[in-house]
This record gives sequence, C-alpha cells and structure tokens, in this order.
Amino acid sequence: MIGFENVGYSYGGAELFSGVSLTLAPGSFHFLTGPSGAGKTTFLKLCYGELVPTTGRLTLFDGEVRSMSRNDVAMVRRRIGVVHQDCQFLDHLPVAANVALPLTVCGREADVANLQDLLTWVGLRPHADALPPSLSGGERQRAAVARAVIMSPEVILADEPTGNLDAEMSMRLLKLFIELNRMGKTIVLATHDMNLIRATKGQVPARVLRLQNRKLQLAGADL
Ligand SMILES: Nc1ncnc2c1ncn2[C@@H]1O[C@H](COP(=O)(O)OP(=O)(O)OP(=O)(O)O)[C@@H](O)[C@H]1O
Repeated sequence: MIGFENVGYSYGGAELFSGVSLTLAPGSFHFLTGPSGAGKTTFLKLCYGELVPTTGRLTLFDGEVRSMSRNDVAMVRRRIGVVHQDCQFLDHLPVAANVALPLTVCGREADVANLQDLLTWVGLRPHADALPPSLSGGERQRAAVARAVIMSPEVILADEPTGNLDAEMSMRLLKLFIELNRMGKTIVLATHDMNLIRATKGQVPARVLRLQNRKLQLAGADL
C-alpha cells in the first residue's frame, strides 16, 4: 500500500533520515514515535505525497511518487485522510460544512444522512451548526478526524492528534482510530504519548515505529 525502499529525506542540509525501508500493509496500525524534530511530520508528508524522497524509492498505491504527475498525486491523496497537527478550519463555515469540505472541493455534495452519522460517530452532532472557534480542543480534533474520513480513505495519517488533549479526551480520540482500524483502515498515528500506545495493547495489533538518530526502527514487539 505504502512502500519505502531505502528512503532518505533532506530539506537541503544534512539528511533528516536515510535508509528507511518499510511497508505499510493494508489494515495495519502503526504508531510513529521519536524525539521532537526527528522527522515524524516529514515522514507523514512523504506518506501522502506532499514531499518526494531525496533518495530511495517510495511507492504509494503501486505508483512510484517520483514518476507521478500532479494529477496522479491528487488521485492518491483522495485515498489518504490526514489529521494535521494544527487542524485548521474555515472559521466562517459551520462544523458540518467544514467536515464536508473535502467532498465540496471535489464538486461533490455530502449525503446528509452520512454526514449526520459521521458527526454522531465523533460526538459532534450537537455542534453541527456551530462555528469552529466555539469548539474545544478535543472537539476540534474530532472534527478533524471526521473531515479526514469523509472521503472513505483507505489510509489515515494523524500527526500528534492528542497533543493538547487531556487523558480522557486522548482515549476518546484513540477509540476512533481503533474503530477505523477495525473497519480495515490503515492507520499511522504520530505521538509522543506512551500512555496512548499502552492503551492500545490488546485492542488492535499495532506496531511502534521509532524515528531516532536519522533511522526508522520498528520498536519492540507487536502490541
Ligand atoms: N520546510 C522545511 N524546511 C526546512 N526544514 C524543515 C522544514 N520542515 C521541517 N524542517 C525541519 O526538519 C526537522 C524535522 O521536522 P519534523 O516537523 O518532521 O519533526 P517532528 O519529529 O514531527 O517534530 P515534532 O515532534 O516537534 O512535531 C526539524 O528540524 C525541522 O525544523
């Protein structure tokens, strides 16, 4: 599904990481950990075609990114939902319209019942008509998850989705990712939060990737 073969990345100076070889299989769940600045966000950007490797081969859904046209990359991105670290919204549009935005920009209309189900699933149905600035941190993150999954992507990438949340809200958010994985979605979740990783134990067969000292390693056994 997503394949790294000896991949390295540099923003122009020294390589941030190199020699990364890894396959993200369909339906797998990976946590991505590592110190601040190790390159977790950069790794995720490679996974959704925002960046192209400096060295090595990166395959997204059987296409090698370096040989993809802009249109190919755009098509691949429709199959990948991203929950960004800072989850930005259009503040003048209600929550429901923000969640439906990925469909709207493709010229499609959200099915009202589906949208309502999705908002109920993330616990935001009562906030459907609210404007994003009125949401709490946890509500914003859940809206970002809903927006990331509205196109039914096969892969969901999340960058520190629980970064500013308390323990209870973090667990609530984790539950959403576990449910998505049980539905067959491939998940990569970047986090510093070891409690989150421990809480997954026994629920889904997740693995932990650690980015450190310019290398990506599979840490420990399966959870
Ligand atoms: N566009 C860019 N141009 C140059 N350097 C960059 C760029 N984006 C990130 N970097 C640098 O690359 C390094 C890795 O950044 P990245 O955001 O991938 O790390 P991270 O592991 O996600 O960090 P954090 O845990 O703090 O979010 C950092 O030193 C950062 O300053």
